Amino acid sequence: MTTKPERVVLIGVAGDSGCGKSTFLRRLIDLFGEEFMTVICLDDYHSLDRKQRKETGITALDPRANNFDLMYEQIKALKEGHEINKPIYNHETGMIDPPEIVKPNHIVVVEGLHPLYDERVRGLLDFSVYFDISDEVKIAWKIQRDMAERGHRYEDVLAAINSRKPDFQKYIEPQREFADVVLQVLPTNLIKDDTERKVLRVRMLQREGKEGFEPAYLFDEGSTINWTPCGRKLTCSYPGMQLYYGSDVYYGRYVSVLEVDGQFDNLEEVIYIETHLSNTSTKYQGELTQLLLQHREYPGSNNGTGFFQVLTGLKMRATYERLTAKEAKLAVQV
Ligand SMILES: Nc1ncnc2c1ncn2[C@@H]1O[C@H](COP(=O)(O)OP(=O)(O)OP(=O)(O)O)[C@@H](O)[C@H]1O
Ligand SMILES: O=C(CO)[C@H](O)[C@H](O)COP(=O)(O)O
Repeated sequence: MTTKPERVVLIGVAGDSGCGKSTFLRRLIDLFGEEFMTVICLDDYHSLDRKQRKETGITALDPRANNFDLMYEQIKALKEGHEINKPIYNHETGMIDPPEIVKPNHIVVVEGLHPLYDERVRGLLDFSVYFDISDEVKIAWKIQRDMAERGHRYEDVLAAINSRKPDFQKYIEPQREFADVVLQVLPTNLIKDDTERKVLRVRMLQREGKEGFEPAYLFDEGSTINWTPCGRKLTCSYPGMQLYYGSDVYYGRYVSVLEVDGQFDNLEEVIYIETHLSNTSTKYQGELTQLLLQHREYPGSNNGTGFFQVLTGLKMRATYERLTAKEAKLAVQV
């Protein structure tokens, strides 16, 4: 960490394992810089180690396997500018290692299975995102990663996903109600009965009415737009690309919805889409495209997952700048 922060801004990143959280965190580093940002993985608050979970039949997704009191106390302390002695969950051994000291930083990101589960922790967050990956896509990603990179068998990957499902639905998924942004990743509507899951339909649900958060919109705020951008300015091969903007009610609250279905053939041309969006929280026109281009190798850079991850990051940066400016103003007034 560089200098002691006047105001720690706390960001929550929620979702199941293998849903793209690490990729998103790498994109956040582009916006905040490594020095300015500290990531706390909430797996470190598992209170039952792997052996204990196996013996009791309690999964890591179950709140009984996690110490929410300690999570709350330590995240609150960090937000108040104090260092903490954070436990470490060791994924290699499945055991809980001796704790480590974590100092407060300008941005503290709490990521993992439960950042929005406990209402006390939730209340501390300044901005949050939930990664909502549909079963079809989750299975395709997990199978691709675990088979290619970890040598697992197809049946084992599927069995692992299915065994987590009841607790996922009980304890993880309900948190999406509380997120400021929900990124939904769904099968495409552009290919009938698609089973490949290469082309994706991605929706960014942005909470309305949160102080300081101005949802991005396409063309005209408050309207409903279906846009096919393919043509002279955007190259689209089969099956093309479709954008949507409109409003919806999500868990009883208004949200602005942006949707991208399809994939970009030429990443440089994303600027064409960017120029038709407003409230992107960019510092100059083309910044969103530039950020995407910076890591074209990241998974999802050529479709709505990468595009909306960058846009969500920009919203987090805007939150940081707003909160720290307010703090600086207060300091001057005192
Ligand atoms: N947008 C995407 N498009 C295609 N595949 C993706 C995308 N995002 C993630 N994946 C796949 O899922 C894998 C996991 O992604 P990532 O490591 O970002 O997720 P995670 O939520 O941090 O997972 P974990 O908690 O298990 O570490 C990637 O290696 C990749 O195979
Ligand atoms: O859902 C998870 C979050 O990453 C893990 O499954 C959980 O943390 C348990 O880890 P492990 O399987 O290494 O014991």
